[in-house]
Amino acid sequence: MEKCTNLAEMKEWCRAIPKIELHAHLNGCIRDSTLLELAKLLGEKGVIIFADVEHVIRKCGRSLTECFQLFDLFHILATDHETISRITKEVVEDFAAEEVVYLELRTTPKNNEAKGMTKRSYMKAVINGLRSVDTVDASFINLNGKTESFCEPMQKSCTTCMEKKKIYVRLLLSIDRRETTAAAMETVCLALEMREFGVVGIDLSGNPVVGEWNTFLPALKYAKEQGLPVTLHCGEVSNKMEIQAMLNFSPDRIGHACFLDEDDWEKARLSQIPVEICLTSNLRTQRLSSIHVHHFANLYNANHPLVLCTDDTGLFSTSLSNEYYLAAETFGLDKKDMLQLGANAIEFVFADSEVKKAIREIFRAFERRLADEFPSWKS
Ligand SMILES: CNc1ncnc2c1ncn2[C@@H]1O[C@H](COP(=O)(O)O)[C@@H](O)[C@H]1O
Ligand SMILES: [Zn+2]
Repeated sequence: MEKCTNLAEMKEWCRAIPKIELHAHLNGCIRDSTLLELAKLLGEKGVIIFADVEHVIRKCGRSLTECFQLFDLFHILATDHETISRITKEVVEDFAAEEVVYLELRTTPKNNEAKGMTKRSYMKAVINGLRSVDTVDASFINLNGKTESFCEPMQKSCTTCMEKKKIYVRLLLSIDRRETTAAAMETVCLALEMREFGVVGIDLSGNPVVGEWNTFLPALKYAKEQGLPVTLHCGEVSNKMEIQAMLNFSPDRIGHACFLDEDDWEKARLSQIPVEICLTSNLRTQRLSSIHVHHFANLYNANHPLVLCTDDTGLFSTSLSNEYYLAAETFGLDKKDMLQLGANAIEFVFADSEVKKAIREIFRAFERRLADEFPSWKS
């Protein structure tokens, strides 16, 4: 692979090309400024001590354990429905701002009696957040197999809409590894019920050293039986038995896959299971000796299906453009490679074929523009 000589140009390229985000956790993507504002408010109410929290939010380079401590704090800061709607809106707008044209946003529906919150009302707040997006044109509802947006792209007559960035948003409901079998089943049933609101799949996430695979298996099997795609955080830590059980389950995608042995990779290769790669997240939490030893290179060279993702833009102070740039710079990929890498991900999205077709067209239109402006691009 040839190294790109002009890094600044590559950085700009990674920002400008259309991108697909398939692994982003809502509460991990909250803006720091929003977290600090929420913390200040709770500090004034005496619920938390702001100075302590400020230090935690501003800290860089966290271990995996510290990340999960921080998630507990995020969940204290973002507990009411209004805040959930607000952060959903902001996260969608942030992704759209950096040319993400399709976002599969995942979140864990939560019960919180004190706030009068149920998993269903939590998800309603997320949907309200999507509805309130106004600085970009977000298309998220899936009605009778047809994609609807509030300002359909999409509509050539609407000039305001034509000027706004377009982003397709679909949702994955996450099962937290701390949950019981019944709670996991409740999430799957809710996901099935909410398919018409753009819920397209199930994710298993949470602290990888907590919980047992067998606890979640009944709910995950049920999702599969009902035709709801499943992605699993797999091998984020070393756990041979669980990794094998997860691969035997044949999920539709896996996230991270940092601790797979050769025989596990053989299985993943045979089933061509797409891998969601989160470089910065792995670098920060796995204490890799260097990014150069990341399994991205082996997978990429073997042509294994993969997609670059952020995991938690807020927690890790990253963006999808940044992840693309990191991959390009570290592994010596060129502009065409990066555009192709992004376009490959269309095949791994959980949305229906209509949406895939629309995203394919966005990539084609981008390439057409390039070919017009730079005739040498095609060669
Ligand atoms: C760092 N790597 C990771 N590994 C595993 N799970 C992770 C994660 N990053 C995030 N989450 C999961 O996503 C939740 C936050 O978003 P939501 O409240 O669902 O929107 C975390 O509590 C955790 O369960
Ligand atoms: Zn994750």
